[in-house]
Amino acid sequence: MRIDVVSIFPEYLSALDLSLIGKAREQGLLQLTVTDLREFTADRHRTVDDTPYGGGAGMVMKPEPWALALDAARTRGPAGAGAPEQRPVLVVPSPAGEVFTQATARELALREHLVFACGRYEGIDERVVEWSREHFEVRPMSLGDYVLNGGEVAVLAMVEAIGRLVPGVIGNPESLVEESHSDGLLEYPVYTKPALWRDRPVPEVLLSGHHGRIARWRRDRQLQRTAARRPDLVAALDPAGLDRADRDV
Ligand SMILES: Nc1cc(-c2ccc3ccn(Cc4ccc(CN5CCCC5)cc4)c3c2)n[nH]1
Repeated sequence: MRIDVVSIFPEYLSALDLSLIGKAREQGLLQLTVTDLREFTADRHRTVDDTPYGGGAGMVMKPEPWALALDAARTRGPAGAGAPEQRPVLVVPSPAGEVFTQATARELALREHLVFACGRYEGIDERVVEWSREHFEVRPMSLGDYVLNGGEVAVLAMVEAIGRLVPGVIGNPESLVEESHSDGLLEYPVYTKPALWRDRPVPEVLLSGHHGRIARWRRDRQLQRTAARRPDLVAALDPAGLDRADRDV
């Protein structure tokens, strides 16, 4: 998978050089580039913003540098010789986007080429989104219902959530199976040594070695946690995915 990120703060994305994503890049599982939008300006001051038409506070990002930067990212794409060129996905972080979920991460982890446009100021001139539809599948994307100062933090989160689903990136794919949201529920609590810590024991069942009971206990904890913290997820559950014992929790 190829990932291209465009930002006026490329150093913000240096966290992607570290840990699992960094190793995946070294192993060639992910080709990730970060480009400074200012490389695509033509004036002496490398101007990327201007005042908003219609008035209002703040500044808006000019369209031309973005069009040049996105075209460069697109044509840098993974089109190998004769490879069927899927249209790249252009993810545009925005408070007004669809909400990014684990399902979105799973969907985007299957794509060949992702381009992320990190806006700043009050956002990017809307005509860039419209212009981009000719060559990209454009996806305005929100991390959640709160306002950040720009797209970089959202891109760090999305690249991590997507990257870890790319085969080979996570050493043990087993750990992807039972994690939160993989089955529509929150995850169960985890424990490790010591068995007694500051007068607090580990739940007895986890020391029993009885795998059936342990699985049941974990599933019960998932259902209780989800009901307590995320009633919205319970409402969205597919009843067919619940067994009789689930209904007794
Ligand atoms: N999930 C999530 C994503 C973001 C996010 C993503 C990209 C950018 C680029 C700039 N900003 C700051 C920012 C500040 C104020 C407004 C609201 N203004 C009101 C009138 C016009 C706009 C919008 C945008 C971002 C924020 N925030 N939260």
